[in-house]
Amino acid sequence: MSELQAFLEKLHHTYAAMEQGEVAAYIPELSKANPDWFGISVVTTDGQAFNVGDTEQKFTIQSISKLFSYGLALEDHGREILLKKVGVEPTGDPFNSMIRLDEGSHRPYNPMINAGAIATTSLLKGDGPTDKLNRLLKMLERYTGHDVFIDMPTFISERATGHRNRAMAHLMLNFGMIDKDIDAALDLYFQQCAVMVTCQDLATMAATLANHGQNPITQTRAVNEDYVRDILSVMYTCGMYNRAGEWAYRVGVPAKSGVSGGILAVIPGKAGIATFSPPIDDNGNSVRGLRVFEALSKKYNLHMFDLSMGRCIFCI
Ligand SMILES: NC(=O)CC[C@H](N)C(=O)O
Repeated sequence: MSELQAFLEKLHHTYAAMEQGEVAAYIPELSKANPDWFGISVVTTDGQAFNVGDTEQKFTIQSISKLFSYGLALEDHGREILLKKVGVEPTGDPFNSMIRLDEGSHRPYNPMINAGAIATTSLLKGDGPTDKLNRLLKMLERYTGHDVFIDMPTFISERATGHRNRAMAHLMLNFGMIDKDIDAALDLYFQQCAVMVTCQDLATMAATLANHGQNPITQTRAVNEDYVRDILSVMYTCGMYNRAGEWAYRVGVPAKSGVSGGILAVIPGKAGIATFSPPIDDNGNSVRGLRVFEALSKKYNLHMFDLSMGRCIFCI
């Protein structure tokens, strides 16, 4: 067994016993998740895969979808035009915060908070709602390397109860920050959040970004290479919401979390890493996931500003 596989198994064994955190319940369908589900996956840019635990369990991608739709919006509009519509400033606020929308600014702060993600999704090109959804799904399939599907119960559950997101869309419409067809934008946003993935998929998707936008297993290009650094920059500063600063300090790699319990991180040029465990903390980040990433970063010197690369298993 490789040293990495053995270390992943040790981490899995250690943190499986943790009992902190709660499974998200504000989207009713998410509350059905088993709090014991726990997986860790690593995919390297040369196509090796390491898995331990529930890495084939399907779950809805939720907020992790935001970074991929941001990539598609960059391809659709280019960096400078998109920047005029959605900023890249971290807020330090919760993912579902409305506070800064009420300042009457002309764009949401960043594409990783819900407001910015809804605005980003509303900008995706396509000939009507079906074409937009198909473009979004095809884009995600280039990252996963296989067909992806929407979990209808989760989509319907969030569409029926997502009043806060709906309120945000109305507030943004009021300030002229998004176009008037907000129901279509919200539907597409709820659909992208309800796409089913596994922990292995998330690691492959992260490895695709680590590999300059090309899937290291299928060799398919998922996103224009020019935009990978934009995606990674906003992940680094905004991907973990009001934990983004502490994450950058302790773990030191671009990452994104979702309320269903997934976290993915990109080690540029080297690997994608993902964890899946549904209990989350008050910031909406998976409790076991945070611990696993801290331990991995420490053991393999993954922090971007750690110059003592000696022990890094991903550095040949
Ligand atoms: N942080 C998340 O994963 C939130 C996504 C969820 N669909 C929402 O909009 O509330």
